[in-house]
Amino acid sequence: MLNEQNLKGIFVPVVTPFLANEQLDINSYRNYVSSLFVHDIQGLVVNGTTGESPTVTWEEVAELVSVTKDLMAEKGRRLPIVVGTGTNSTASTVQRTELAGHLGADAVLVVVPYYSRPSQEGILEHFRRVSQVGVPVIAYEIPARTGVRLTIETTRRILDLDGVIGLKDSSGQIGFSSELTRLSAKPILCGEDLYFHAMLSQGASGGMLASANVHTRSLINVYQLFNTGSVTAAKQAFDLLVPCIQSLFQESNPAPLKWLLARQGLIATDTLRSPMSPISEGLKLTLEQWLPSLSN
Ligand SMILES: O=C(O)C1=N[C@H](C(=O)O)C[C@H](O)C1
Repeated sequence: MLNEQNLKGIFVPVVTPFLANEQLDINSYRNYVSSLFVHDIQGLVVNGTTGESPTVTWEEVAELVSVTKDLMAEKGRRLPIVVGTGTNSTASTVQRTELAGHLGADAVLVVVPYYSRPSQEGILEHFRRVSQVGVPVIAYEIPARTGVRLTIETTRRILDLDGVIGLKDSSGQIGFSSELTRLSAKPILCGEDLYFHAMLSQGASGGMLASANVHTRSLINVYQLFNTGSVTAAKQAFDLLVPCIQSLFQESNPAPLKWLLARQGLIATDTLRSPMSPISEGLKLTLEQWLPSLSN
């Protein structure tokens, strides 16, 4: 199980590979996830934003978690598995969290309820109920996707809940992380790739980064340099990655990432489930130039 102490380092939110007909591609998933096992990562996130959670059914999530666990057993590599269970309904999030617990999830990633634009009290109540399930909860703030923004006070109260072990902060507001690391002892993970070094400097304990799929070794290196006090070297190492990370988010994640993974042969196709669509020809040309520098 994950807890407040071991929620640190680099977590990889994995993509959900699809065949050209948009069916789940388990062969690709096995091949690609196994390739991550060689790295000193802290865990995998199944059914995160990068895993296209809006279009993956719960039955498919269960299959992906079960395949991940089988692979780990086969390869003798045990990594914590975080499962995305957040929806915009409290009842269904609670139910998915219970099911994730039965599947053996080490924690769940619960996004701030999107679309309905609930009040801060409503959001707090959502997390209060999910936190009572008994599976460690990582709250996930990503206002650009949810349409609602957590206040510092609400976030502090969410972090105060027993059962909530930390926050993944994709707010893109450095001041937000900085204030939270001052107000709460619970870990804050960076979920805004371009601010990884900046957020470490503000007290973040690691990152859950889509770019860690292709810059795995390099981002672990940045984290380790920072952690051992080589802050400037960490910044220099991170700065080298910035142009590629910018390209990865030039069009909606995970479309550029899937294209790169397919181009590397790690997944069979770059297919996304509609309404997500393939990247532009122009971005393909840009991404092509980063291929030699990838460290996965
Ligand atoms: O899948 C995730 O978790 C992440 N989602 C963010 C997004 O797509 O906006 C980015 C972050 O790197 C990880």
